[in-house]
Amino acid sequence: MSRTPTDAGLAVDVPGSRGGDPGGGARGEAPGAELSIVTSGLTKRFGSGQVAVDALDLAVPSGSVFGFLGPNGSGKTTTIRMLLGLVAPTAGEWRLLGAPMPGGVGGVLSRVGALVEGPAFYPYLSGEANLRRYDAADPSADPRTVSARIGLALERVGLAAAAGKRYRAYSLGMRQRLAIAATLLGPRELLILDEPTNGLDPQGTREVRGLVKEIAAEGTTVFVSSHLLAEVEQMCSHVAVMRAGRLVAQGPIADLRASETVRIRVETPDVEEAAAVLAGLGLPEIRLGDGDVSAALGAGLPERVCAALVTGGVAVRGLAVQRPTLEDVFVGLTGEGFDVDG
Ligand SMILES: Nc1ncnc2c1ncn2[C@@H]1O[C@H](COP(=O)(O)OP(=O)(O)OP(=O)(O)O)[C@@H](O)[C@H]1O
Repeated sequence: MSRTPTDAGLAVDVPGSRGGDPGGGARGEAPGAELSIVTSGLTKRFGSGQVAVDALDLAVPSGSVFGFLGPNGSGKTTTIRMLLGLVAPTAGEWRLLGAPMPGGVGGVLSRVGALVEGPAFYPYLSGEANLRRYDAADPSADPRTVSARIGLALERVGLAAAAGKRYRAYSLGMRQRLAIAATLLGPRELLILDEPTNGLDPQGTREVRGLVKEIAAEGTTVFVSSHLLAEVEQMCSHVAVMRAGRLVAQGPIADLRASETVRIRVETPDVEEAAAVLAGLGLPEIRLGDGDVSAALGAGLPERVCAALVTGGVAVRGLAVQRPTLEDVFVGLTGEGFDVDG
């Protein structure tokens, strides 16, 4: 991990991705780890003068489920469109699957599945018939293998049994799974999904989340954008956070979490006494609340704290170890909350 200054002058952990060796391993990853996506100084300034993406250095390790997180308007879609060659960057370089882009696009795009704007499906056709039409529109697809490829894609997204059902009878989750199946009509090493759970109900969201995990478990690197912190936390191994076009932090979620302190919280009517016991154990950052006390646990053992409280005659109504959430990490990094609605 390298320390990179942010807008606010804070130093945050960013795995190495600056210039130099865009095809090589990222600092903070296992030595020799490959990068499926790497960008260096990627920038997009629109004609209006708006800088949608500002000098972005991304490093997406192969095999990761990489959450690209940021509020609405923070530059996620513009980044994805640049990665796929749908919009030209104003500055910067990038590689997909090791190939420098946009020159290498021809050799690489067949190994990359992407869901940016959802494909328009015909409501009166079945899921399978829709995929057939979709595949026919792809000049690189082999029509001789179409049935097998569609069968495999439908199976992968769990729609094999509903293949003959009309699209209009699909639930929201099934529709999104079909859109993902359309990205899986060939073997993909990298899947890029722009807000795949947008507009889905909780059931559909769960379905897509489960599907992303399954696809990743089969060895495909998944780069998925989202404006929902909790969703990224549940689905991803790595995360990059965008705010107003700039990268705020990136790295393995576990490493980001480890940068925040685990705390222990005691619910008790004996607040002062409990605080004294925690201080006696050498726990720092003691905070007294109304009916509770908390402290940084560090490497301390919760069972020791519990025993000391009881021995000290403190009436313990509840004891909880508070592990930092991703949100805690971002509050710690940026000094502000993450507004999920942008
Ligand atoms: N074609 C365009 N012309 C001018 N400005 C644009 C254009 N496309 C995007 N923008 C602006 O660039 C910024 C980033 O937009 P972008 O769509 O990349 O963000 P996002 O993080 O994907 O947001 P959302 O979650 O809402 O899709 C926004 O301020 C947006 O208004």
